[in-house]
Amino acid sequence: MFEKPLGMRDTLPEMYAMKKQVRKQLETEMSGWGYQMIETPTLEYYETVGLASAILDQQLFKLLDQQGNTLVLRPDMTAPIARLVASSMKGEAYPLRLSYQSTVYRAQQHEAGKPAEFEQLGVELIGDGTVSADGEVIALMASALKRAGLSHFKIAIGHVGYVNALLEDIVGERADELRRFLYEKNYVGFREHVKSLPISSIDKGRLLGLLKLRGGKGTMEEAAKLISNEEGSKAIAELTELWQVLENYGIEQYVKVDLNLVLHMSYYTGAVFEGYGSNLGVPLCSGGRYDELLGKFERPGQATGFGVRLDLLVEALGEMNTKQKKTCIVFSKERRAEAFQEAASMRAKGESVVVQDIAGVGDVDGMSEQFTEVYYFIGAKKGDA
Ligand SMILES: N[C@@H](Cc1c[nH]c[nH+]1)C(=O)O
Repeated sequence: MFEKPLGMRDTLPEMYAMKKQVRKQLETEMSGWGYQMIETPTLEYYETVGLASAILDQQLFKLLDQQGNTLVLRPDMTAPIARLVASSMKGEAYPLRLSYQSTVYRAQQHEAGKPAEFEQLGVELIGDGTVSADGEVIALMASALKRAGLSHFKIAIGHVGYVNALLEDIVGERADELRRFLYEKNYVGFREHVKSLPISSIDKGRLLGLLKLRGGKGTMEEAAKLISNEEGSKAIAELTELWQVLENYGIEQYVKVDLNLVLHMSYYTGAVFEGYGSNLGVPLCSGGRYDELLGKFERPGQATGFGVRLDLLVEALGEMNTKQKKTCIVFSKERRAEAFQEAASMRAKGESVVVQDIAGVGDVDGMSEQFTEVYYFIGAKKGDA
């Protein structure tokens, strides 16, 4: 009857409590690694941040301001942070380590149960082009997931430079179509498309070989067999070093290489990654290197970062024990002052206490069921309850 716009969700008390608990763990981990929280506005100009976000135009919520400018609801935090670093934080030296906890908006075309508004927590490491920086954000992401209580997860690591080098070497400008199949994880479609291409059977074999480039450290050697140009070799060297960095962090057991990985944001330029919980088919966090984005805001800088979807992480964690003791003091006006005093002293000890005038309740039994403990301050004198 009272429907919400497509993709909009309410958060009920239990979910709110779970989100709060998980958010706190993620924030604590990110600040433990020296990342500083920032906030940016919900609305940005379409012409600058909107376009830089590099997401499909139809996924943007657009509106007009009083001056006739087109605004967007931010579809992610990476482009707003690039704008911020290039303007208000212009004077601060690179590398910068920033973190955020914000709602982002992505319009949905159909009712597919996907939210159009969701909370992301993440970090951006800006002004550092080293593989150590890629390793740092991946290791931080793994630590944050662990701290939130997720014990079984995998992080798939790919490289945009490798995929581009291979596809463009073989099909040139038509690489986009193949990239789209990879982005959609439609490997059957990819295979069919490759078969239909007017290219040599050796090249078809190389393209199909890409689909097999998944696994551990050895994947990089297999990858080197398919492409030998400069861009491809550079990507493989970076991934090899990245694997070593992750070994140094001692987290290689959480990581696998997946050279089919193509993410939804088109600003990525290097190593990219996605994290999965064991019981969820969709990635609950992702990120990667974007070395060109800051240049669009006239403060060039190499950068990498990630975002965790709070709703999906909470889902992956499943049932959580967020049940708090819930106390209610029911009073009648004769003992009102006493009830208030008792509530104040319990609250001072950290308890959460509801005080309820008995005259305001129709169904006393129904109300009491909502609480773990109910005290009655009713009747003329103390001790009557
Ligand atoms: N902003 C990206 C995640 C990311 C942060 N930094 C780099 N990538 C997203 O919403 O998917």
